[in-house]
Amino acid sequence: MNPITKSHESRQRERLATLGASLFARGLTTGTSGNLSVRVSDGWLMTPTNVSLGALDPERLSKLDDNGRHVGGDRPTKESLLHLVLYRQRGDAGGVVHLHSTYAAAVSCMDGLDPAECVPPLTAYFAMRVGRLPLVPYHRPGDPALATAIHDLAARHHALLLANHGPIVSGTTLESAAAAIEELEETAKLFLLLRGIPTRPLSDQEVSQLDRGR
Ligand SMILES: O=C(O)[C@@H](O)C(=O)COP(=O)(O)O
Ligand SMILES: [Zn+2]
Repeated sequence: MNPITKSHESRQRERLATLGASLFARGLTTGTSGNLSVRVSDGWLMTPTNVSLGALDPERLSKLDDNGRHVGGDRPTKESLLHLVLYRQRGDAGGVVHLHSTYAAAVSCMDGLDPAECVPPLTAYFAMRVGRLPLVPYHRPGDPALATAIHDLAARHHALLLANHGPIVSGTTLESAAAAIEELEETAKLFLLLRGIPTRPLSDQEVSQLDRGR
């Protein structure tokens, strides 16, 4: 590996570990739940399975090559296929974040959600950062069928809510994926706070006038 590639990969390793520590410190992930990945020049770095995102060792992150084969570091997250589908379906994706953040996970367990838009566009920032949020039918974590289930949706949405599980979001960078999943969590909290209170989400026209930066 040439030194430029190596220093880029080293920076990506640091960014992944720093983000994990920040998410953990703020209670957005607990125990060993959640997983992160970032694109590097010759593949991806992913969090290993069964580790706390609060204590990631940059040197032990899992490395997958361009074909999705595990080529270095500890055994990758059981959701590696899910991450790979997001990267393959979204050509501009540079990072993916999956969490069991409390409010989004709570919404993912609710009955009677609209599967095409399970959290309405309550605020402009949600509409800009997250967009329309579909609900993916329940599959056990790590089940390859989950990757199949998101395949078509991922081409149209960078943020998905996995039923009875939690959100997964891709972004052009790791940091933009994190910003979007944090906004999703805050809006899931609003959605639950507003239950039973007459609420006016943004109209389609209001949403269409917004900038959709990722
Ligand atoms: O919910 C699960 O089991 C996974 O989706 C998860 O969040 C943690 O699994 P690993 O990344 O394999 O530790
Ligand atoms: Zn999970």
